[in-house]
Amino acid sequence: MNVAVIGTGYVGLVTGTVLSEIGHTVVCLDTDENKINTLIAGVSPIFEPGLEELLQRNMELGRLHFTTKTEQAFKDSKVIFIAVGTPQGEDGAANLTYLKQAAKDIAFHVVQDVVVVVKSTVPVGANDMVEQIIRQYAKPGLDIQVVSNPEFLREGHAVQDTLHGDRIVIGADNEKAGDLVESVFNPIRIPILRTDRRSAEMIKYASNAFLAVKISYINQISNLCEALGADIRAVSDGMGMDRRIGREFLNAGLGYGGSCFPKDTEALVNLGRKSDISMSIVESAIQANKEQRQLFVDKVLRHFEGDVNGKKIAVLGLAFKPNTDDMREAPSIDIISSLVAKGARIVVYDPVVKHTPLFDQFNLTYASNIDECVTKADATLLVTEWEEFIQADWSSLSKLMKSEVIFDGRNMLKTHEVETICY
Ligand SMILES: NC(=O)c1ccc[n+]([C@@H]2O[C@H](COP(=O)([O-])OP(=O)(O)OC[C@H]3O[C@@H](n4cnc5c(N)ncnc54)[C@H](O)[C@@H]3O)[C@@H](O)[C@H]2O)c1
Ligand SMILES: O=c1ccn([C@@H]2O[C@H](COP(=O)(O)OP(=O)(O)O[C@H]3O[C@H](CO)[C@@H](O)[C@H](O)[C@H]3O)[C@@H](O)[C@H]2O)c(=O)[nH]1
Repeated sequence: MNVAVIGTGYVGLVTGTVLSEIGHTVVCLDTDENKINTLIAGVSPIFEPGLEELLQRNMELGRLHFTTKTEQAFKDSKVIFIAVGTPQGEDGAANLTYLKQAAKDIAFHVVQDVVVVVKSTVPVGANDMVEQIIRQYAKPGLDIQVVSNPEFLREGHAVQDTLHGDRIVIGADNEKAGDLVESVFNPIRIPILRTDRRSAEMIKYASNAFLAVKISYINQISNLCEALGADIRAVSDGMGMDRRIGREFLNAGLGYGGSCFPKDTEALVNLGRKSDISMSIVESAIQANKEQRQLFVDKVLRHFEGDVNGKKIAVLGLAFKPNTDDMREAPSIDIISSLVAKGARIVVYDPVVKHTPLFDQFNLTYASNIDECVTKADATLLVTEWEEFIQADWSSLSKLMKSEVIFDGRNMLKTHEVETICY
């Protein structure tokens, strides 16, 4: 089937590439010329394991195309996916500027019947809005249906999740349109839930907020464990053995970051506020998540009796989680900015993030490997749990440090193997 995808970010690019892999002819559209030129050269603008190989293969097979030209993207398409950003806006509500523009682009340029699939994470009722915009501006007589198909992929596992995720949710108020979208995913063997549009939109926010609550809950339990001398890893394992709870998302640490949980929890709270429905559990999770980063900084400051001025602090990991280059809402940003404000000298190493405006903003020194980063450090902070850090030989590394002091922000190091002060 001929498919178009609007937006070549983490979601649009992975969706378009995987749809071409399962046999569809896909045109991906983006307004960002640099991104499109990079893609036309067969290079993925994002770090996502397995993506570039699939991209190049399907481009060579002539099934995957990239363009900035709207007419070209929509020509002959039977289905158009919208995967533009919905960043946090005022009062925490999702900013729908890009979504509205995508709806107008479709309305102004489509000349055939088409099903529009909203993959972006949007508040309940946004699919109705997309439909209204399209009805208002599209050529009369065209049959254009709008279907909600929220995305559940995780960065760093995006290709795997798209091919082997837990569920595909198709929210359609028009059955035929829902059937067509279901047929697009046909070769992928993932359970499909068919529902109405508003429920599909809510499933996405409710899922992300639930996971965020789970993380904040285990982080508060972790703080209590630390105060009372219990081991959070054993506690998470013990809780996780109960199948009703499950072990996933019980890793205590610096809390959640990234392009989704922070903004989606805020958007859900905003929806509650507008509907006069209390979302106090999610609000508490947001608050606890903010506090978690500060508690970590406080711990570092306490160690130095409040004075980090001139101290060399080695920061291992910048990305908000391993296997991604995404810096959006990364805990590293808050931690670094708090310590720099107190006069600390920060040296950072991340296996993938090599350029970020943070370097200039905070005058950071970038080390090219772990050894260089921790050498002569007054303290070392593990901020992102890259495998490279977990597998490192910490007893050798600690010999390079000025002070053998490690703050394990992810509870990932085997403390008994590290003969240092390990917080
Ligand atoms: N990143 C994730 O892991 C993830 C997972 C599930 C859902 N989501 C949701 O999917 C949506 C997209 O997220 P993302 O991380 O891929 O965003 P992103 O910011 O990485 O990419 C969005 C892309 O859309 C392009 N764009 C914006 N308006 C356009 C237009 N009118 N025409 C063509 N291109 C346009 C931008 O240039 C950009 O390249 C968001 O709603 C997000 O909440 C993201
Ligand atoms: O036990 C855990 C698990 C995760 N995290 C943190 O939670 C955040 C989110 O992690 P993860 O869910 O793996 O990454 P994302 O790529 O942000 O994916 C989430 O957000 C996406 C965007 O909506 C959804 O599609 C996914 O289903 C959802 O998992 C990261 O900062 C992690 O460090 C923890 O602190 N402890």
